[in-house]
Amino acid sequence: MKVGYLGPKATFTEIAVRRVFSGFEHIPFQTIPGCMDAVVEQEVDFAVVPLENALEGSVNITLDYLTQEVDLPIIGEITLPIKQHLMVHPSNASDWHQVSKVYSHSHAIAQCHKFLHTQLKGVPFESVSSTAAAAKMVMETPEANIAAIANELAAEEYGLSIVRRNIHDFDYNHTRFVVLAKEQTELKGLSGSAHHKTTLMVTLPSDQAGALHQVLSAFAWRRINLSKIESRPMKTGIGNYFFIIDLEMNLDEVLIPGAMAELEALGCGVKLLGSYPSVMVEMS
Ligand SMILES: O=C(O)C(=O)C[C@]1(C(=O)O)C=C[C@@H](O)C=C1
Repeated sequence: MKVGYLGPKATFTEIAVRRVFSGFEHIPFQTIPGCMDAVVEQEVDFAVVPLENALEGSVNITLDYLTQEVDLPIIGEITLPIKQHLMVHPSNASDWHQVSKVYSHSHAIAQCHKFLHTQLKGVPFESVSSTAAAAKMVMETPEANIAAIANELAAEEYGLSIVRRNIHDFDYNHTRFVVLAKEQTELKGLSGSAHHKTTLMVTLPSDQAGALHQVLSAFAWRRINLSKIESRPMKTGIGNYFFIIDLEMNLDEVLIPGAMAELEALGCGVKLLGSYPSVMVEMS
């Protein structure tokens, strides 16, 4: 079985994959949409993509592609602690204060803003497709004194020297990754999990006063706990939004179907994006 992830080797996404998919073939893709398309085209059986970071919020490309471009159920969730380090080519290790540019994934740069602002003030930064892509670039360009923000595995994989550890601005830095498949499948690596979630996509009827309030009441009076509600533009006009709602429970036969039917009766569009086990894993 094959699992696709945002590559190259040694991204945080690959670490999440390693924790859950032992015995699978791990295949790197350059982009998040590329990973999802590979599941649609049955090039891989599963894809693991980042969805939300505790400091930076949602990974919009994942949410948008998942809700608007592909029809793949979420079959699992993996939460990983994120530790960001500053790394340079070993030949530049003693001059790291003079780096001319810092490269990383946009989320990683955002997680380290305070560090960059205070320790490398004025040094430009540039986002690339992943933290590991930045590390690889630094390894391939020894003549330039540039740095990457990436994880420990990337430093090992690409032979870089870590010059500052744990440069993320807040200690509690975790990212949620989702596992996608062509159809609902039970994953062995997650089957022991006691924690389950269900994710819905809800569109509101247009111009109806109190519609969001009514949507929330359908969950509230059933005592269904929500862990996240997020609005994203429908890309059809200013002010047109849909909602992604995470419920802290497994899809049952009564409560969630009842809430979904109530929302439909209110004129909402409702789509089940997945009902899945959720696990928290460690960095190593
Ligand atoms: O670039 C990586 O290493 C990734 O796996 C992507 C990603 C993200 O999209 O947020 C994952 C975890 C970290 O929050 C930083 C980057």
